[in-house]
Amino acid sequence: MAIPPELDAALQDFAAQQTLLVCVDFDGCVAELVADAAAARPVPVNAEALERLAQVDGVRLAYVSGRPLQTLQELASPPAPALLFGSHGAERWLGPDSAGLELDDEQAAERREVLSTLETVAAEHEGAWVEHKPAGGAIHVRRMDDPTLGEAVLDQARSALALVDGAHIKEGKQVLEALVVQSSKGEAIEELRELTSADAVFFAGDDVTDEQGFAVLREGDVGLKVGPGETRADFRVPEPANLAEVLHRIAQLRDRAS
Ligand SMILES: O=P(O)(O)OC[C@H]1O[C@H](O[C@H]2O[C@H](CO)[C@@H](O)[C@H](O)[C@H]2O)[C@H](O)[C@@H](O)[C@@H]1O
Repeated sequence: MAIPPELDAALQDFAAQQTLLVCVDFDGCVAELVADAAAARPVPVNAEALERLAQVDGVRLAYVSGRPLQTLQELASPPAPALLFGSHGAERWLGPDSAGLELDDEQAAERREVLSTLETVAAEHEGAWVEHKPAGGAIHVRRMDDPTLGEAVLDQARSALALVDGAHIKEGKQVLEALVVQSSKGEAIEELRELTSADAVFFAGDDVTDEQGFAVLREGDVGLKVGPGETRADFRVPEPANLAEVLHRIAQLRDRAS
């Protein structure tokens, strides 16, 4: 894929800023979507591009993902200097002193109710399964044979979760999540922007919850939607492997400037 001229111009302006924050989503963006969620891994060209970018002066790298933090660390193998937000912003690793997520008693009870609600729905449908997360849970239907029935299962889960106090719903691709901590990728990106004193932010994502990340981008930032679907991002690439080309271009522009 040749980088379109409009995107390249935006990348040139972006790379000319002093301190850059490059944020990426994991599933469907750095990694291809797969039926077995535990088997997701970065597309090799993306892993290579992220490692390169992590070494560039003045560039801070961050994952902003819906995955639990520990799962993100295991599956994504982020470059060592990367900052990490997991669970859609509810969990963070911003250095060795980062506090882990702690639920209060009320949230812990709400999480148990979220999980039992989702398990009850999943148990009725072959192929549906529940991912347990530190801040809640997600019901997955990608392994179901009939995608239409899968969407109906997500509707059923949505209705059931509406009765659970404290459940914050996150929509996704063949998944529905409920977290008992209020958080968003937009809030995570804003926290990262401040922490890193970034002059400009790049964010790439593919999913519904990534739109909250695109929503906080400002003039001079670059938002990149990976794959099809409506988006607020100004730019798009067709598939995860194309992200590497954009990341390499940022690294190349910085190399030239130094
Ligand atoms: O914010 P992300 O890093 O993109 O995480 C969003 C959710 O991704 C995972 O589910 C999605 O990817 C799975 C593996 O490819 C796929 O099987 C599933 O259908 C997708 O919805 C993950 O399991 C969730 O926990 C994340 O919140």
